[in-house]
Amino acid sequence: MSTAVIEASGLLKKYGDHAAVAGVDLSVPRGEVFSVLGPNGAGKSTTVEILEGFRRRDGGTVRVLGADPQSAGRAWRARIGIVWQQETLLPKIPVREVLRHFAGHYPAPHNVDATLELVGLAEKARALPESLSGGQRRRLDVALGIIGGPELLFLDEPTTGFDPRARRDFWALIGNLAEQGTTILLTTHYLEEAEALADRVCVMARGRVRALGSPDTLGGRATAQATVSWSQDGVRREVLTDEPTRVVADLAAGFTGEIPGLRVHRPTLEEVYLGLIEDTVETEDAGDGGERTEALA
Ligand SMILES: Nc1ncnc2c1ncn2[C@@H]1O[C@H](COP(=O)(O)OP(=O)(O)OP(=O)(O)O)[C@@H](O)[C@H]1O
Repeated sequence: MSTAVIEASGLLKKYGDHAAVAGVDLSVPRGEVFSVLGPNGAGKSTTVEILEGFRRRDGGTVRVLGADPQSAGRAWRARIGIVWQQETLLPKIPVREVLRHFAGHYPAPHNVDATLELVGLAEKARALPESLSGGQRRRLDVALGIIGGPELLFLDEPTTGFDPRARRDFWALIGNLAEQGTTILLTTHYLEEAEALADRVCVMARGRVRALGSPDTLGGRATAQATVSWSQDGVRREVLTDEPTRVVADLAAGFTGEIPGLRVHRPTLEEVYLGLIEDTVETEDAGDGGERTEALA
C-alpha cells in the first residue's frame, strides 16, 4: 500500500483558455515537509486549493489521505488542517475560548492549553485576538490549523510579516510538528524558509513543475561548479571549478599559514531558483484567461 499522503497525477485547471495548472504530478509521503515555490501566478495556490478540496480540477487524478478531495466528506476534512494566507475571521472572545470553540468541531482535537503552549501563546490565553500583534495573530492561526490534530497541514505563506526572531520561533514550531509526524505542505516565497524546513521542494512556473528535489540538490545544486576566491598581493582572484577541494589544497601549498580572504561559493538555493524561473519573470502574470472566479466548493 502506498504511504503517500498526497498523490496527484496530470493535474489540470483552466481559467478560460489559460491553464493555471498544466499537468502537475506530485507525490508526498507521510511525515514529509514539502514546500511549493514559484513566482506570482505560477499556479501554486490553485494546486493547493485543489488538494484541499476547495477548487475543482479539469483533469488528472488526486488522492489526499486516500480520498478524492473533490468528493471527500467531513471525516476527511477533520484529518487536514489549513493555515490560510489571510487571517481567519474570529469571534470577539479570548484566545483560549476561540480555540476551545474550534476544537469542538473535531472528533479528536488536541488539548487546548497544550496547543497554546506549543505555539507560544500560553501567556495570551485570556487576551482578545484583536489585541494580539501580527506575529502572535499568525501563531493563533497556526493553533487553529492544528487544534483538530491534523495528519496533513497546509501552510500558505505562514510567516509573511514576521520579524526575523518570530520567523525562527515559527520554524522551530513547524519542525516540532513535523517531528511528531504531521505531513506539511508549505507554500512560501522565502527561500531560506524552504531551506530551513522542507525535506523536498518543488518549483512551479507557468502551471508546471520545473524542478523537484531536496533543497541541497535542487537543480543540480550539490554538484554545480564552485567559485573559489582569495586575495593575493592585494588583488582579488577567483577560479570556477568542479574540484574546489583540490583547488584549495593546491593554493594552500603556495601560502604559509592561512589563505587570505579564502571563500568557496556554491550556488545558493535562491540562485538556483532564480535560474529555474528566469524566463517567467516578465510574463508570468500576463496569461490570465479572464476574470477571477470564486472557489467552487
Ligand atoms: N479564480 C480565478 N479565476 C481566474 N483566473 C485565476 C483564478 N485563480 C487563479 N487564476 C489565475 O491562474 C494563475 C495561477 O494563479 P495562482 O493563484 O494559482 O498562482 P500562485 O502561484 O499561487 O501565485 P501567488 O504567488 O501570487 O499567490 C494566475 O495567472 C491567476 O491569475
